[in-house]
Amino acid sequence: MAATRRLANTVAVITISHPPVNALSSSVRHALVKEFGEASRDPKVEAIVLNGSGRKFSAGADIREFGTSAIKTVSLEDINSTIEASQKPVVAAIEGIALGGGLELALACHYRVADIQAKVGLPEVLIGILPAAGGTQRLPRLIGVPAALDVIVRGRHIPASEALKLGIVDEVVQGNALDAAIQLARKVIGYPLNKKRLSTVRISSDSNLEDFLDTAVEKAKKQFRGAKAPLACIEAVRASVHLSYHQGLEKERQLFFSLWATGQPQAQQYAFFSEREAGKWTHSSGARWDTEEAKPIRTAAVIGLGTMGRGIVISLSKAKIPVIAIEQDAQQLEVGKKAVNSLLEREAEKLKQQGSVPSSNLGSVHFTLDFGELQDVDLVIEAVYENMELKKEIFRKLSSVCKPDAFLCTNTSGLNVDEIASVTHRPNQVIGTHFFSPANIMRLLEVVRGQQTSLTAIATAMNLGKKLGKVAVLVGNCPLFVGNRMLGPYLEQASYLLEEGYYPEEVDQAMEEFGFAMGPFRMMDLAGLDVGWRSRTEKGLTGAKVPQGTPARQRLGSRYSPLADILCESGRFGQKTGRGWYQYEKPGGRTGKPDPWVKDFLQKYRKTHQIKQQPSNPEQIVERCAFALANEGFRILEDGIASCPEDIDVIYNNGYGWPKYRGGPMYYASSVGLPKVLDTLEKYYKANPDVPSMKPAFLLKKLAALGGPPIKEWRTQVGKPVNKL
Ligand SMILES: CCCCCCCCCCCCCC(=O)CC(=O)SCCNC(=O)CCNC(=O)[C@H](O)C(C)(C)COP(=O)(O)OP(=O)(O)OC[C@H]1O[C@@H](n2cnc3c(N)ncnc32)[C@H](O)[C@@H]1OP(=O)(O)O
Ligand SMILES: NC(=O)C1=CN([C@@H]2O[C@H](COP(=O)(O)OP(=O)(O)OC[C@H]3O[C@@H](n4cnc5c(N)ncnc54)[C@H](O)[C@@H]3O)[C@@H](O)[C@H]2O)C=CC1
Repeated sequence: MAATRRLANTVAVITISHPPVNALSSSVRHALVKEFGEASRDPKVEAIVLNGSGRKFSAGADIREFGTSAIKTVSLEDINSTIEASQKPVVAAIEGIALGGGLELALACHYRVADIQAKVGLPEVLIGILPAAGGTQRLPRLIGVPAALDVIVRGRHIPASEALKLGIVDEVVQGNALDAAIQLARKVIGYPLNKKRLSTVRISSDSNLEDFLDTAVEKAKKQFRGAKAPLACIEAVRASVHLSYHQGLEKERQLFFSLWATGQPQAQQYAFFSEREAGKWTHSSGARWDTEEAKPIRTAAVIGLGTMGRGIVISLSKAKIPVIAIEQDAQQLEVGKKAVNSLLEREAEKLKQQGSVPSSNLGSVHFTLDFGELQDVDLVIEAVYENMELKKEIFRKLSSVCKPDAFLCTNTSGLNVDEIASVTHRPNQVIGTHFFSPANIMRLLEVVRGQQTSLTAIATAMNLGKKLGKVAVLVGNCPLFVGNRMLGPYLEQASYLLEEGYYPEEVDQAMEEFGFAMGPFRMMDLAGLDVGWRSRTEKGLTGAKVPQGTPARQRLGSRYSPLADILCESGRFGQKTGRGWYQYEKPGGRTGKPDPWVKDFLQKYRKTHQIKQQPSNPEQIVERCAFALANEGFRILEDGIASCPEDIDVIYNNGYGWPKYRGGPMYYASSVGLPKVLDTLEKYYKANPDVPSMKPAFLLKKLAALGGPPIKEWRTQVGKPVNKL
């Protein structure tokens, strides 16, 4: 049954029942029409309460129905109009969530009661669409245009206490929202309903409101770089100011269809479901997320309180896990402690503003230099410098001091997890947990399975990721894992583009217009150029270990760009030194300007090496960089390092600033068409046989030969995730 009805004296309670989130599928909508119609006609019923089963009101439209004929049967807005027009008062009892179409349904009711834990919102923008069941017309009529615009354009989930302040709900209760809604329904029987019908409210417009909307458009263009849904949301809200409710609805509908035609909703909805799929990991042994049990993590420790360790401590503390934080000496401990405490104060302040008590919502943090204190922790995350010998020293110590069943995790960004595990007495308990910077903010967690990592360790790390509010993706162990490995060919192309005549700001602009949060050169400046330089020096690609007579632009027979090395040799490490690919206002400055030094340096370099210049063409920049990423993605699939293309896309969407409205690099390749990607790479590689990273991957060729099947069918060609390296 998609909806049920019972009678509580003279109040009919209609309950949406479609687990797990009460999505408003076609069958739910049909059932709502039936139950609501019967309740309206029943003379014993004087008021109606609408709620959801399983203590969840509704997560909105059934996203899986978009693009199918099911969405066209019984429109949600028709149901909303019928509810609003009811002569009997209708009260929404909101428990858990009322999101998207769920909130739109609640807005059509005459009253809304929420429990204190509930969250409401119109998150459609996050899946590439706009609230299209009257939400963009009713919400501004209820809470005003500025507040409604913020809710709709940001798509955030609003806690009940804030929803009450905004006026989205009429009442928030500590206890049972359904009982409170039934009580309210009884109380308001016979009250006039006209003012409660939001579609009848008029919004008065003035020039300030117009300016406000114009400014919102400009801001959204900058903030959401190329995403169409936020702009459509603003246009729909603008319609609520100028048009009648019914004309506004029509505008909302038109905007929905024009968004659909851009392809962005499909990409964002793919990204939404891919994130959910990532949690459903599988192992080559046949074990899966639902066959293996995770161990509970009651206490944890973090070793190293630098950039990453600090954020990891905060993440654990926010998940209410008590943490022991360790540093190498008293001075570093003091610096780390100060940084952690200041971040914790910020978190406590946020919690206070939401009406929560910080001490019961944040795990305690204990700072120490003594590894001996780790004997009882359930899990340790190491975040010391990226140095194999140091990491081995730490893991030897951990192996001897921690209890035998404690999990030992490394936050290495690309070192061999098996080598680290090899120095312990429990390689099965060792696993990579690769957080992204800043670790308390970034949603991505790469969980790296070593050869000997146990299934329990995998289940536990994946579960911990979820508990920390991250999207955890299980990957195999290879140099740099998935995300960073793909960066190699991408940054290589970016560098070659500079050699061939472009400037950092031109490459960055092209990639940012494509939708990246940050172009490659801005990203390198932010991360620090010295990190890659140190690694290239260790590998003998630059510095004293390079054999005499090696051509400047060649290593091991392949093309090599020494540009970044030369910058580092000049002390240009990026933001931290105030100079890198850009110049900054001061060391540590954030605002980069094109640097005449870089321009001059590049011109001299091109002349010295007599490099043929390319005609300017931003499309070529995007193609070369994006296809280089995707090609490496195909290799990663071939190697069994990622289980499926969706996982790679989740990594890029959540860790590397890839525009979600393009789905991810693999989805992008699929939407461009694999034959075209293959053709472009083939031409490039033929002209540049000294750039092996652009040699088309075998899997790409295989899929292109099949005509480029839809991405969900690639898995059958990829096979089991067995690490073949
Ligand atoms: C050609 C075009 C068609 C023509 C159309 C004609 C006219 C257009 C009219 C359109 C009317 C549109 C009405 C509307 O306003 C649109 C919407 O309401 S869109 C939906 C908005 N809602 C959301 O975006 C919420 C998305 N969900 C979430 O944020 C989270 O899932 C949630 C907070 C609800 C729960 O989180 P959590 O507890 O962490 O669980 P999971 O995320 O793992 O989810 C559990 C399970 O549920 C699935 N699911 C969640 N939400 C939906 C949903 N809205 N529809 C379908 N399925 C949903 C999720 O995928 C998980 O299932 P798996 O099987 O594990 O994937
Ligand atoms: N910075 C970044 O963006 C990312 C870094 N990583 C990885 O995370 C790890 C840490 O990197 P960062 O935090 O950037 O380094 P960092 O240099 O900022 O911090 C490292 C910390 O480890 C401490 N430390 C060193 N030896 C120690 C010891 N014996 N005992 C206890 N503490 C010790 C140092 O005092 C320092 O505070 C590295 O493996 C790095 O590759 C992973 C993802 C992103």
